[in-house]
Amino acid sequence: MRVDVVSIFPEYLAPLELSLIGKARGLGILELQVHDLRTWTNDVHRTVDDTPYGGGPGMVMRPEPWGRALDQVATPESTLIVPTPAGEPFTQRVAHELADLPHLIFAPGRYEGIDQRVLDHAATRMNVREVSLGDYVLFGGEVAVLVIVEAITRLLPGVLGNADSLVEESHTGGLLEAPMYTKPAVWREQPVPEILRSGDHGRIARWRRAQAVLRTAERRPDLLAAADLDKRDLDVLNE
Ligand SMILES: N#Cc1c(-c2ccc3ccn(Cc4cccnc4)c3c2)n[nH]c1N
Repeated sequence: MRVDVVSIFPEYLAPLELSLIGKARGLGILELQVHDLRTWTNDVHRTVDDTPYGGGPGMVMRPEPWGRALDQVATPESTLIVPTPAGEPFTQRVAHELADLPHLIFAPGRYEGIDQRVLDHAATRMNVREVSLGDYVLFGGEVAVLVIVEAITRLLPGVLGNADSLVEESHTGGLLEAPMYTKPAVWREQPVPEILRSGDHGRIARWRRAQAVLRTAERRPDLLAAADLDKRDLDVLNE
């Protein structure tokens, strides 16, 4: 997978060099390049924003630099990802969809956002997806790019040493993950649930599933409707 990020704060994306994302890049699983939007300005002040038509507070990002940037970076197999408070919710399902694509271009805006014509023109030549991290407002889209790139990179084959990690984690199969424990067996007079030390893998799997169902029902009942619950799960909920 190739990822290009165009931002007026390229240094904000430095964490993408670290840890597993850095490993994925080192293994050639992920190609990533960050670009400074001001590269595509053509005035002495390297202007990227202007006042909004129709009035209102703040500034809007001008279309010309973005248009020139996308002219250079985009290919016929690109998908443009635009973080915005007005976007579709970014979920694990969306992460899986994006992880299957060959080339993502991220356009994290600042100010009050990017001139809509940039997205509309891009949509004439590539897929465009406007996504939101959640129902709160950030200063700009760079934080969202960090989150989205990490969520996608974890899903790329070869990045997580143990692919089983993806099977049991939260939001896989639509449920939150069960509580996790490690040594010591007792910590501050709190024991690890006995079943997890029983060695009975079938009972352990059933206990974890039950915990996941109960935790999801308690914290995220909205997820239950879409979860693939079986009769045992329903019995757990009705206990
Ligand atoms: N993804 C995502 C987001 C953003 C977000 C993403 C990009 C930009 C570009 C500018 N702003 C500030 C801004 C302020 C007010 C109105 N519109 C935009 C952004 C906020 N906020 N919250 C999310 N979940």
